[in-house]
Amino acid sequence: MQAKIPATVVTGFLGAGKTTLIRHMLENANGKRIALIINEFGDLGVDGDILKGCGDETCSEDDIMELSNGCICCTVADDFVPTMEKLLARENRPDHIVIETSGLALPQPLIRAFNWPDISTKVTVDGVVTVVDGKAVSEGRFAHNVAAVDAQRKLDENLDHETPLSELFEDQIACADMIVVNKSDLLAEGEADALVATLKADSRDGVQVVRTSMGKVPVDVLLGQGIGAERDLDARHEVHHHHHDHDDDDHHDDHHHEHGHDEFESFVVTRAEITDPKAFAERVADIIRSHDILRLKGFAAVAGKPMRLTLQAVGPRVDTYFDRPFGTDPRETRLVVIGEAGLDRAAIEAALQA
Ligand SMILES: Nc1nc2c(ncn2[C@@H]2O[C@H](COP(=O)(O)OP(=O)(O)OP(=O)(O)O)[C@@H](O)[C@H]2O)c(=O)[nH]1
Repeated sequence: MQAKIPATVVTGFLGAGKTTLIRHMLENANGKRIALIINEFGDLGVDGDILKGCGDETCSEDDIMELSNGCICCTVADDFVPTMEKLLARENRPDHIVIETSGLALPQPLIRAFNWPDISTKVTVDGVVTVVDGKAVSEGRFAHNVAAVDAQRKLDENLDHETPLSELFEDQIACADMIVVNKSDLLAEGEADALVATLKADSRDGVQVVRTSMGKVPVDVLLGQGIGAERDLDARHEVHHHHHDHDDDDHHDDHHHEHGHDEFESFVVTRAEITDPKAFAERVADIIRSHDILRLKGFAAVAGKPMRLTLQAVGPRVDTYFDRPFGTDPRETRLVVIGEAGLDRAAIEAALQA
């Protein structure tokens, strides 16, 4: 059986910057074949046209499909499932599927749709990315143009027109595996920090909150979260508050970013053999938490083992497995660390090498 194709759901209100983020992703896909499904919601096909104009070979027009009806929970069988089936029947299967949806309907029904019999064996929800308009949210408006969002909502009779945007926003946050605070260029540094802290406190444990402008989140950060959200729906029903301990809070105050947090960096840390894979993975998880590392991947040499131990971490979830013998490669531990600009490289190196 072929491996399941990962699908990332991108949600967020009109104008938050979803299209900008997706376009940046397509233009920097590093050869990954990404198929797009766009839930237009009476949006006159604008997003589709913008993305089709991308012209890059990684985003050919054929890879873009549109869902014509707004409310996915009402149209799973006659719109969503056939669209997915068409995509999956292709000879040239995509490496990844990205679904852009307006933040007006609950994201949960869309994710539930991935449990549909013929879909669940072929596709899995890699993660839910919620794009927020940092400026609008920090001003309590939630969308740049509230009237436009309301007008969009009125176009779809399946949507309830009464729920305040603040509640729809809470649902988007409760469902997110990653929250992208976009338009950070319009926020003062203190405002951005405060918003990120609030969103972290309001989201589930382990949810990554990144800030950017013009959706410039690297593909390696955005895709490949490996969550399997369709099997984890119960966790997404309501907001569970959790409290950061003081160390965490101090840590946030310690951030000094010159670039308004809209840049990312990565570096490689090497070290000698490790002795205990389990203890090492736990330490890596601690380091990830205390330094807000977004991704960490690579392999380790384990004393007495001929095979390489592969490590892959998305946030504090660390996966390890032995993949292949070192062969003629040097027996060293080599880890790529990815995070927002301003990582404390020296401290991370020292901690990983300890
Ligand atoms: N200042 C600023 N403007 C941004 C940023 N990201 C996007 N924009 C602008 O915000 C507007 C909306 O961006 P889109 O990417 O179309 O937003 P969307 O969420 O896809 O909205 P719809 O596709 O219309 O639902 C566009 O004019 C973008 O150029 C940002 O980081 N900073």
